[in-house]
Amino acid sequence: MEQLIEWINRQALSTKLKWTYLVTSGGVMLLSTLFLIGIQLYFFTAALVRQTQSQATMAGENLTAAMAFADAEAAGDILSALRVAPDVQSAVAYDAKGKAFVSFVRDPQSPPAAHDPHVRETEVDVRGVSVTRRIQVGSRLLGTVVVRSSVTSVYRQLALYLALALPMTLALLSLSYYALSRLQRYFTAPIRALSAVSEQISRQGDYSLRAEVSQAADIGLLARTFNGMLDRIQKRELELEAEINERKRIEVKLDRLAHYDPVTQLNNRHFFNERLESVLARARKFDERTILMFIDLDNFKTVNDTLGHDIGDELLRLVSRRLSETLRFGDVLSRIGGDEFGIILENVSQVGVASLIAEKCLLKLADPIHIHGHDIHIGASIGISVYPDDATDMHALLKYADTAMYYAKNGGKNAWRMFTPSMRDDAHKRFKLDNNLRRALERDEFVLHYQPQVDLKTGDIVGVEALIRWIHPQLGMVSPNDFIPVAEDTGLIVPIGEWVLREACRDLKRWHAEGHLLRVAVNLSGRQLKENNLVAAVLATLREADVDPCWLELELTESMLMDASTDIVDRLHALTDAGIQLAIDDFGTGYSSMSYLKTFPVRALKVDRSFVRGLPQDPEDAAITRAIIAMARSLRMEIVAEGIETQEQHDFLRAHGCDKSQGYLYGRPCPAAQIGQLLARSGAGACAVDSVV
Ligand SMILES: Nc1nc2c(ncn2[C@@H]2O[C@H](COP(=O)(O)O[C@H]3[C@@H](O)[C@H](n4cnc5c(=O)[nH]c(N)nc54)O[C@@H]3COP(=O)(O)O)[C@@H](O)[C@H]2O)c(=O)[nH]1
Repeated sequence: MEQLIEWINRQALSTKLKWTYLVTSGGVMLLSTLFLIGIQLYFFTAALVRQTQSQATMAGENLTAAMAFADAEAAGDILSALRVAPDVQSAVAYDAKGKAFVSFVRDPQSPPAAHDPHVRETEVDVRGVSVTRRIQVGSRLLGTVVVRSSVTSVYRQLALYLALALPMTLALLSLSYYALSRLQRYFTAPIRALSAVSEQISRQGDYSLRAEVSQAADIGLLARTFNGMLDRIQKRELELEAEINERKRIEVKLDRLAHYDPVTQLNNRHFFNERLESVLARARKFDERTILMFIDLDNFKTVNDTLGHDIGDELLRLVSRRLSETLRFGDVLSRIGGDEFGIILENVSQVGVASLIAEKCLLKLADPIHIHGHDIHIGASIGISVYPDDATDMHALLKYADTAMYYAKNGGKNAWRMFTPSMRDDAHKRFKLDNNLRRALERDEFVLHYQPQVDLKTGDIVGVEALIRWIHPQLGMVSPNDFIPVAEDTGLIVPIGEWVLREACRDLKRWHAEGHLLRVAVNLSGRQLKENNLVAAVLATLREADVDPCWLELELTESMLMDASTDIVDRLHALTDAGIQLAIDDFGTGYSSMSYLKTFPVRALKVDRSFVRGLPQDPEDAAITRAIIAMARSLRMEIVAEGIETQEQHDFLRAHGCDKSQGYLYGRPCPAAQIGQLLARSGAGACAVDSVV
């Protein structure tokens, strides 16, 4: 049953309708046929009963005489006359005692049933009709006659009727089925058209299609509603499409913003890192070598500060163009920071390729870049790390390339460096130092040493250079060469520098108070020079210590001046205007161009000890030293020589007109107390060289 219901549910509506019609009309026809058969059966049987009754009545009346005279022959003839009635099967005459007197039997094979005096006069069963009649004269009963007719003729007539009615019914059913199919196809055509449109829409996704609106009220309404629904879907579809397009446009824009640098049109750091990750995954799979390069432009900030951001941006664009010209198709170049670029060289056979590309990049950037009438010289510091030689982890490779770049920059800029494990150790050391440095100031671990500066004409100590020392509780004395660069990188040099100046001014004040009028030289770092409040802070410290600015000399390096912005130039002028002297430290090691000497209010040059070391024998050192002294003279600058360790060096410098000297020959850097003793021994404002050495 369930299967039947399932099968019905699966059928199309038209099939269901057809079957419903067939079953109902077939059922109705069957019922009406059965009804008619029933009626026929009733009437035929009634006719048979009436006929048998009249035959029995007639036989009973005719038998009266024969029975009265017990004439069996005459009685037999009377009953045999019933043979002409085809339905009569048998007729039996019984005497008054119920004993068969005579009988007529059409078929000897089926004899009549025994006489039952209790049966009713007329008895009907499925096989026939039995009618019993009394034979009497007056009130005297002579016997009974029982006539039995067969219903076969009734059945035959019914069969004939059925034989005619059934084919007729089937023919009618088939005809109506055919007509119904045609009509149903005609009636359901709009529904089929509707479903064809919806099928086409679902197949093609074309919501502009519409169903034809039929004249029929119900189907027409359905088609109109369907079309109305399509109107709304199409409208929504168009809105959705517009929405999706807008979203896609925004996504593309966001993706561009997330992966591209708008200034140079190169990929940005985000893209670079993603790309590096996939390149390294490939390199790992195919056992390939990958080279990672970090490029940091030298002096870009100066260009940006002095010439403006528009020129800075244009410079970045031209630099990126030059860098991409050095690369092959497939190499990755990205701008990963303000003035930082990253390069990924994939599937490199030899590490040597890295240096080759680095050289090419430096060479490309060596030519000045012309922007709006300016010739800009921009160099770069390049750090290189190699997968898998240096590291297999992406973050380590990035860090190592950065470390190598830092070494290239610190090593004098415009250079490339490959990462080496010692750099990692250094970096680790720097990290440790950085952590400890932060606490060193609070824990009072710094001390200030002073190195005497001697007047070469008189031999008197006329000044001291303040040199910081860090007494680390575990590491002992840490050289400023180790911690000053870390302090500069982290910015800690600013509070450390303020501490140095405060200490130096305090000691100077004491020496002055003791009658030793000397000048103190304090080293200034590049980071301090960039501080906006540098001038105010220095003057405040001098005021607090009650020291006249003319007793303070601030030592700067050439590189600091080369990078100087107009703000820095103004700051330096403000310092000298206040009376402070400026000296160029390590003079001669930095830059070939001396033009900056005209721009800055510098009063003294300190000849670097690398030139002093070879004096007086080395002719080149001697020539350079003489040239520096001569130049300083002509510029009316004071000249101080550093690193004097021998009497010969002292004599050479004195003979060639150097003003002041500083070096181990006169004294190593020592605590303020020892300088105090040294000054006290001299007895006056200065002490003679002889007493120092
Ligand atoms: N910004 C700051 N920099 C500072 C400060 N204190 C020191 N420094 C800088 O650290 C560098 C190393 O200094 P240091 O180890 O103190 O070395 C100084 C002298 O000891 C050394 N010197 C002096 N005479 C000689 C000599 O005859 N031979 C020789 N081999 N070395 C000698 O030179 C260093 C002083 O150099 P300079 O400053 O260039 O005059 C050094 O660069 C310091 O500048 C600070 O407080 N702030």
